[in-house]
Amino acid sequence: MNSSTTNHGDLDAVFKQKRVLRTQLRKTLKAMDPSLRSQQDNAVQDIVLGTPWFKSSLRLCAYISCSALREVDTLKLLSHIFQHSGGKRVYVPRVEDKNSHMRMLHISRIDDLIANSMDILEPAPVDADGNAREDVMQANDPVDLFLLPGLAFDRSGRRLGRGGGYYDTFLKNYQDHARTRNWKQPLFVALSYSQQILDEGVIPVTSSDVPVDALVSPDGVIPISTAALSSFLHCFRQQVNGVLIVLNDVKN
Ligand SMILES: Nc1nc2c(c(=O)[nH]1)N(C=O)[C@@H](CNc1ccc(C(=O)N[C@@H](CCC(=O)O)C(=O)O)cc1)CN2
Ligand SMILES: Nc1ncnc2c1ncn2[C@@H]1O[C@H](COP(=O)(O)OP(=O)(O)OP(=O)(O)O)[C@@H](O)[C@H]1O
Repeated sequence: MNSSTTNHGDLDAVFKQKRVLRTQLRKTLKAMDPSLRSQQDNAVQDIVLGTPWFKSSLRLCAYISCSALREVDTLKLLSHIFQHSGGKRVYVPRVEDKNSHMRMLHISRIDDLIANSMDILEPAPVDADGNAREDVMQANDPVDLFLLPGLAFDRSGRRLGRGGGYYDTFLKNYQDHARTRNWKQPLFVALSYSQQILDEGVIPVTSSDVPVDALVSPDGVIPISTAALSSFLHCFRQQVNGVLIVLNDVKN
């Protein structure tokens, strides 16, 4: 899916295009009407709550939305998990250093979070009792769902992040980790305002960019990979027994 960029000149050009696009998206997000934004926040989170992959997920990694960055809110989702879904384990990002190194640590309540130097809420490495929080890379069981932030996305699964490379590095490591343990690969789902879904071909990518399996916007779910579609098909099958549904344009 990613066009493979080999020489330095090409790479520099792609990073420059990404910077230009980021500036454009930041402007678009700043210009959004706050009440429309909050409607979209609620719509996206309600849709996520109803998806088969969210309902069935046992362990998930989610970002903690930052309103200054105009990210789709995740706090309603997280509160929902902590109040109603006792069974789910949640891991959230903690930036460790500037070398694109981030860990995902277990939290069990919103109060486990404190603001970092970038004003993003994140967990301290140890909990209130002084015990080290579980790092998802040390967990005995697989994460089934990642809820991802980003500045822009497209329908073929391209994702433009904030330029730190934190998520691409982490997601690639987690895929390798799951492969080594013969675990099912997790589903990568990005949360997006309508304005952040761009036409195909506009988002430049390198071979390090990890594609997403699905997008959730206020208009609904956009499944991209067969993995993202199959859980929906499973639900369909239970409802429309015997009717064959042929879906085109689904990418692996
Ligand atoms: N909520 C959230 N948490 C996250 C991320 C994220 O994108 N969102 N990250 C994902 O990597 C990591 C942190 N990386 C970050 C990278 C840049 C900025 C940031 O403030 N960017 C400013 C511009 C800074 C600049 O001048 O270059 C911006 O985008 O407006 C924040 C977090 C881990 N935690
Ligand atoms: N001109 C360049 N040449 C080589 N590497 C670069 C260049 N510009 C940025 N990088 C590196 O590429 C990485 C960022 O890549 P990318 O633009 O794909 O991040 P992103 O996908 O927006 O961020 P994230 O994955 O955290 O959401 C960073 O580690 C950065 O240091």
